[in-house]
Amino acid sequence: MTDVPEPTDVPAQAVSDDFHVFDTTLRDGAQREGINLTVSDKLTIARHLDDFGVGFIEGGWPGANPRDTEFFERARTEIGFRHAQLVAFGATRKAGVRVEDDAQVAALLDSQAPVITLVAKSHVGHVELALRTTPEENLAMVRDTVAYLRAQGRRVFLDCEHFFDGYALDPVYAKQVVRTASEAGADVVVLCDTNGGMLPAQITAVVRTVLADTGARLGIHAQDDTGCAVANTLAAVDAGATHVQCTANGYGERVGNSNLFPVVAALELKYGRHVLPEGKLAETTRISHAIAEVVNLTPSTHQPYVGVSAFAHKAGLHASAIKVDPDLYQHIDPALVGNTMRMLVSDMAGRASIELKGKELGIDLGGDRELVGRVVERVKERELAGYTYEAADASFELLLREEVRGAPLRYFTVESWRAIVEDRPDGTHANEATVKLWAKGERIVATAEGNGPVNALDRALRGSLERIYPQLARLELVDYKVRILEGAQGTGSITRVLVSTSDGQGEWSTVGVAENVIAASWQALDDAYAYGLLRAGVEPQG
Ligand SMILES: CC(=O)SCCNC(=O)CCNC(=O)[C@H](O)C(C)(C)COP(=O)(O)OP(=O)(O)OC[C@H]1O[C@@H](n2cnc3c(N)ncnc32)[C@H](O)[C@@H]1OP(=O)(O)O
Ligand SMILES: CC(=O)C(=O)O
Repeated sequence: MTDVPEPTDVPAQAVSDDFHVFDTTLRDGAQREGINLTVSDKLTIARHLDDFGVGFIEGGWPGANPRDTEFFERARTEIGFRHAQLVAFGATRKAGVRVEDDAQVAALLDSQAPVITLVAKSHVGHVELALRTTPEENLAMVRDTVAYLRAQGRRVFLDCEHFFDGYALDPVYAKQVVRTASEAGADVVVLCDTNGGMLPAQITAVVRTVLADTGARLGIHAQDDTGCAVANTLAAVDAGATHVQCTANGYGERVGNSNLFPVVAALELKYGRHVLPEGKLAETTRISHAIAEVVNLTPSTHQPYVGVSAFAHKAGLHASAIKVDPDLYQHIDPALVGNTMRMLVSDMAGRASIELKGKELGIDLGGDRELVGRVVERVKERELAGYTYEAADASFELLLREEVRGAPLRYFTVESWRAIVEDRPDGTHANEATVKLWAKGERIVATAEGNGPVNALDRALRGSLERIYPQLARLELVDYKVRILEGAQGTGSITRVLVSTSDGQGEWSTVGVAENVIAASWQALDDAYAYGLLRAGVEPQG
């Protein structure tokens, strides 16, 4: 079950009607392969989106499935919307059916959503092939349904499916659909690039012409099949669209939809158009990650504005300029969208990268060029041997602190360790490890079993140290990754192991490299424990 967020303490603010940020994560976003939302997930996401300050939240298609129907029932009573209006999605009436008799249109009204988005055909080919009706009947379906819902007191937006492809084939008919909807009372007619095949210049040209020829208020719904959904959305805004349909993190049918976060950030920061309530832009990263958590997808590290790598700098030359002024290699201040700048340490680092990383870690390098140069050299040598410090922040910090101290930073000295895997006739395995080490002047020998040799080693190491360092009881190994670095050498390859460890308050990563996977794992565990003790404020022995 997912946590339900409390609204943050920004007072409720009416969102201006001049420009609409319309979110369809709960409808089009839910059409992404791999997303399967419960009603409670949908309510949680709706609260996040409302908290963020979008103007409209399309909650789903009432009547299409019991989940969406229940969502509207519960959203009405369980969410006190502070910024957004709830929108129900559905199709125009069926061909040859009176709108009053159309069960699907009735379900839209039953949802009690104040706003309804209707999907309609605007491509003659689709009218004939998919709807199996005439262009005239399709116009009547649009007219009747919009007018009927308006007469029932609902605000109506009309999504023109396949608009741009339809316009290329028959612009007169495509525009007729726009006019019909607008004249029947649709507040916004949304031009949809349903197949996502358009490029920005095409969008700008068509939106500009349709706006001039129809005078209707236009919106844009762009799928991302050319990787241009965000650019296409902004191109439509350039041409006069005042309603953008997007989804959180770009979730959506096939490869996805226009991503809400870069669209909103661009509108606020590049266009100077205030589309969010005061103070909310700085919540962009938090909201993006919170929604990824609810849909159970790892947030994309490279997503513009909100990814953890969006302001991560690896190249030494970049770092040397950033040291003078971060704006030299960043298009915005990351804090504006709630993100942070990070320095990555790797074999592409130079002195400036190390100095900035030291600063980030709160380690005073005192402008010592020789020390910093030594760290750069050590990092480059170790990376050549297979270590990776950009993915193992804690191993790098240990290395840096050791150079600053001029001595190893250790809490125990290992005499030896061994791990045994016993293959049994019944196909099962027994894993046992023994660790012999010295800590605080005491020689300790500990043996443990585990569900694998690394687990046995981890348990033996922990077992040997916990009495002396009770702080280790809080540590938990949360991730373990192995990568073979020299594939051509088969089982003789070099192995890199990355371990992530948590103490319940934070998480850190350490690295080990060896020909033997167990030896690489041991190094990563050794660093993980040393770093855990350092974090706990324990004085090193060595
Ligand atoms: C571009 C988009 O992403 S639009 C959103 C699409 N989302 C979804 O389809 C998800 C939810 N859909 C569903 O659960 C189902 O498809 C339902 C409940 C809507 C309809 O299910 P069914 O009644 O079994 O019909 P089915 O899905 O096979 O076909 C869709 C029907 O709607 C008709 N239709 C399609 N678009 C429209 C439209 N704009 N206006 C009116 N009717 C339409 C089709 O012609 C077809 O009619 P038919 O049943 O007479 O052949
Ligand atoms: C309406 C919609 O989702 C589309 O045309 O892509």
